[in-house]
Amino acid sequence: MKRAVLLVLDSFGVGAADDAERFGDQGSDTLGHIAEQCFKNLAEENRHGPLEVPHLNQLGLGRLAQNSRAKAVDGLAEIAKPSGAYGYAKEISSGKDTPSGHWEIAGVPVLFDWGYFPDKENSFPKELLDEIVARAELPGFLGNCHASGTTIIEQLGLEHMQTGKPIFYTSADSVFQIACHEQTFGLERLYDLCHIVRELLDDYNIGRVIARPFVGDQPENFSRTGNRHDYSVTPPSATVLDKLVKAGGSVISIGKIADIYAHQGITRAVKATGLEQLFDTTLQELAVAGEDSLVFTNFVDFDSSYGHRRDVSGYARALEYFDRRLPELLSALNDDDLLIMTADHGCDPTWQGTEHTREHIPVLVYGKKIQCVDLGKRETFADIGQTLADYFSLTAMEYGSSFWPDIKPE
Ligand SMILES: O=P(O)(O)O[C@H]1O[C@H](CO)[C@@H](O)[C@H]1O
Ligand SMILES: [Mn+2]
Ligand SMILES: [Mn+2]
Repeated sequence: MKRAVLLVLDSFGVGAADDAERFGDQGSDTLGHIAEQCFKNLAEENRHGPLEVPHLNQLGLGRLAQNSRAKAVDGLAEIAKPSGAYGYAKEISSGKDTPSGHWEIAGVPVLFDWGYFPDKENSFPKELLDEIVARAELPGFLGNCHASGTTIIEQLGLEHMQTGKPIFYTSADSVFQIACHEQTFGLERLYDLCHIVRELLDDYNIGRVIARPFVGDQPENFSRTGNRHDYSVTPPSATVLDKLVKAGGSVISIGKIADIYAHQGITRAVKATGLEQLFDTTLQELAVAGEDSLVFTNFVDFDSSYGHRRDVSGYARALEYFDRRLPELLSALNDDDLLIMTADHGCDPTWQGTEHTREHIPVLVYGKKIQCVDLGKRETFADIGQTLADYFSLTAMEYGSSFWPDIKPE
């Protein structure tokens, strides 16, 4: 029986990519810088000392990161014989955003340029805003700028509650984000508004509209909820998910995955919020997953709660939590199951600004019978999709080269 588990630790980069300079990200290194801060006792909020990720390290995390960044990672013990196959991959998609990263992982890189709203202030075109206000019958809007999502609700949340005007903001990504209060504005109304904006944005080639609901009654206690929703355009061609489903297999999405692929190639979408629930749900779904199924989870918190928030201790705690739970997953795998852990881009919490960073991603593979080889540098994230296509005996993807021949049991 063939089953695979694909876990995306959202934003868990392992060192600047060759083309990082194009993004202003030369020298960025999500894992490396977190480990460095921990090692220097500079990431001490609710945790202490060197980064503790022994299980990931045993599979080959330290090895692959050392290969990616040409330097050992502080505090990670040297492992003579890793228990997994390990490599790192570079991105060929034009952007460093979540859909590009995920689609490329699934074999479909984004080789065209997304539309963006580059202006930091007055970011959205007036005709677009007028159309949204008219179509959604709004009293107006707030924001209309580049912003960090937590900062902007602190600044404009009260005014939003008083006036009923939604908060519109964007970032260096191809996104139109809408923050509204779950009670005073209403969650369903926010989703309806996002649908309207999604339709209007297709002409602008914008990747995602994102609903950012929040709760609380004053800036000090405003907090975003798990009811976030991403409205993505569909991938430009069939991903390995589509192929697997078409061939009679199943793809079980956990967390944000279904939204990221615009619900294409998904058999069932299971909602889960927070690292603990995402992990629990992954285990539950694995326990009942049948033949030819892919259990596919996105752990968004690394990115949204810690990377973008530039919270090094928080990111380290999240990695340590994930690592503590990893043995449960390893022991839940059947003899022939394949586990792949990876990321979709970087988001170095020590980096300037609040945006993603152009980095290599880890490719960490485990299976009870696989060969624990060094997979080296992979020329595209699509090697993962191609490997899954190969593993499930699907027709080959257009991009990527399969590493299944290198790791398959002898
Ligand atoms: O600051 P927040 O709202 O978390 O926004 C971040 O989340 C968006 C989607 O991943 C990114 O474009 C980035 O701007
Ligand atoms: Mn992401
Ligand atoms: Mn992000």
